[in-house]
Amino acid sequence: MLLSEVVQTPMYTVDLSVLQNESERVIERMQELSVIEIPVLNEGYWAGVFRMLPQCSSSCNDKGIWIPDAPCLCDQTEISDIHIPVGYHVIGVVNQQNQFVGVVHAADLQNMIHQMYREALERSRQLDAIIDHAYDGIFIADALGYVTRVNPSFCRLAGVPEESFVGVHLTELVRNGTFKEPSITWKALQERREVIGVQRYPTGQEHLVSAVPIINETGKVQGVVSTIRDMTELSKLREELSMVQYQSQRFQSELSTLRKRVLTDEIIAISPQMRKVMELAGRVANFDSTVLILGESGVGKEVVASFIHKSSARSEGPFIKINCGALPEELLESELFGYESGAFTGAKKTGKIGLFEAAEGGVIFLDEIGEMSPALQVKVLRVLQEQEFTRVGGIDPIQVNCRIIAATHRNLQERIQMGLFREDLYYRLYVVPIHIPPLRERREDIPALIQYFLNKYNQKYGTQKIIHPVVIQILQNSPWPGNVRQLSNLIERMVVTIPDSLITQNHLPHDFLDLQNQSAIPSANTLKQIQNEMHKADDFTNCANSRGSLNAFDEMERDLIIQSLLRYGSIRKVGQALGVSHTTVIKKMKKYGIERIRKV
Ligand SMILES: Nc1ncnc2c1ncn2[C@@H]1O[C@H](COP(=O)(O)OP(=O)(O)OP(=O)(O)O)[C@@H](O)[C@H]1O
Repeated sequence: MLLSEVVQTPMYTVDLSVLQNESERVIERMQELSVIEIPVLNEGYWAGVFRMLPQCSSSCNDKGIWIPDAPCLCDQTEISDIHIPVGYHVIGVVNQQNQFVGVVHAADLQNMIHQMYREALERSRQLDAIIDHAYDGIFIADALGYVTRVNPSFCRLAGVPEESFVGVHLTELVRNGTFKEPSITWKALQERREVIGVQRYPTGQEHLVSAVPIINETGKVQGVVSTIRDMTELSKLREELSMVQYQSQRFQSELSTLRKRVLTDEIIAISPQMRKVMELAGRVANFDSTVLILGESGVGKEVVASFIHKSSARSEGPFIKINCGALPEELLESELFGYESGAFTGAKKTGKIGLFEAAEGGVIFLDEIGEMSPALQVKVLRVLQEQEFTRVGGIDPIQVNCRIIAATHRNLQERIQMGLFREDLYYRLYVVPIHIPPLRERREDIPALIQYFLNKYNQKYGTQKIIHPVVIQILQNSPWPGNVRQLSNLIERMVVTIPDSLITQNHLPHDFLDLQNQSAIPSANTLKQIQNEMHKADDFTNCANSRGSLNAFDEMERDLIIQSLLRYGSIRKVGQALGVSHTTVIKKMKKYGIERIRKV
């Protein structure tokens, strides 16, 4: 604070000539005002102080003393810089042109300085507390480059005690090896500007330093205050942040993939069980691990396998599906691994690449792996372990980069017990198992599946069928041994066979209702047998790439032939029962691949 801010107009001033000629009158006036010192001016300039003597009385002749060299201060003086002159009550104040502007009383000045001192002390205590408790390191150097203060955080970060810094010159800290060059604080001092940089230590530690020079109002650098933060912690935080960002991006993309798939109605997953399956499938999609999908026939194993492929980094690569249970061993081997020219009679001259090679960069889906022969299992195991195989009739190993997803409706552990499945292959496949529960255990999915298939087949056949809620209720309570595939087939069949727009309870096919009541089926074993046969037929036709052309009528016809064959045992009897010639039965069996099944 400047003196000009506290200067007062005196109650009384006297001109030097008046004092010299009329001192009696001056004394009287001073007595009236009860002041013992007054400023004496000479034509407006400070001339000194006239002081009334203590023993002064009306009888006394020598009543006062003029002190020409009494103290006088410039009004631009900082109050905190003033040394109060002893023995004076009144101190004159002049401006920079030396003209008198007023007075300050010594006692007021003293109080003011005390007050300022107390405030400064309090501020200094607060500042000490801030500096000492700051999380960041603080390092202060004076204008000459000597360290004046460091806080405990700085000593902790540097691993060096306070004594090693305070009083030491910044250049010395570099010379004695405490800092590695350059000293950021020294740079800020020399360049008179804020410098942010990394201060390195011989220990390998690195601190991020922000050094700010303190420049006063006259433009003079008074020192440098540097704040220090440990880079190792920063790097850790940065790593954590990028990890969190990465995870959040991954979750976002997983979520959007899942949403896309589920919301585009390609996969219905309403039940908690099916949602769990899809979540797991989405998660494993990002890793190249082997996946084994387990579940009854028709639950959606292929759907999930294809979802994993589409959601993975291999989505641009091929998705090759092969049903291992639908082909005889030799055929399956040459399909999977390919063959060299002349490998066997009937082989192409040029040889043929196998599905493993065709799946390069993508995914191979080995459906019904439980049906694969032990000899082929060895070859698949080699692919899993060494990512290589040899073609049939070949000797050179071929490297392959494809992800394997396998599926089965079998209990593989039981098959291991029976000696039909290799335990080592089982454990190689069982890296990430995904169990898809049968439809009867996740009935919440049924209404949505019905709607999905209804839309799908309405679109396919250009119809606008709707289903009565009672039918939905009946279907929701059905056992669905054939799972989602059976439901899909039933909806397709009803869409194409029922002439009315509204599908009611009365439209439900008899065989479906029979299956419901289990009355049409002589025993549970026979039912299973029929289903197995139907399933095999599916596999065969699928393999022969004809499944796509099967419509609901075809399915019905095929089922009828299979059931009749099981019931009557011979083609002739089937022909008689169905009222067609036995050659028609043979033709139909050929069409649906039933002939092959009987041979298997
Ligand atoms: N959650 C689902 N949402 C929509 N359609 C589904 C769903 N699950 C299965 N499907 C449909 O049901 C049919 C059978 O599914 P999929 O072929 O994937 O079963 P699977 O378990 O692989 O059968 P299999 O063991 O006989 O090979 C397919 O038409 C498929 O599109």
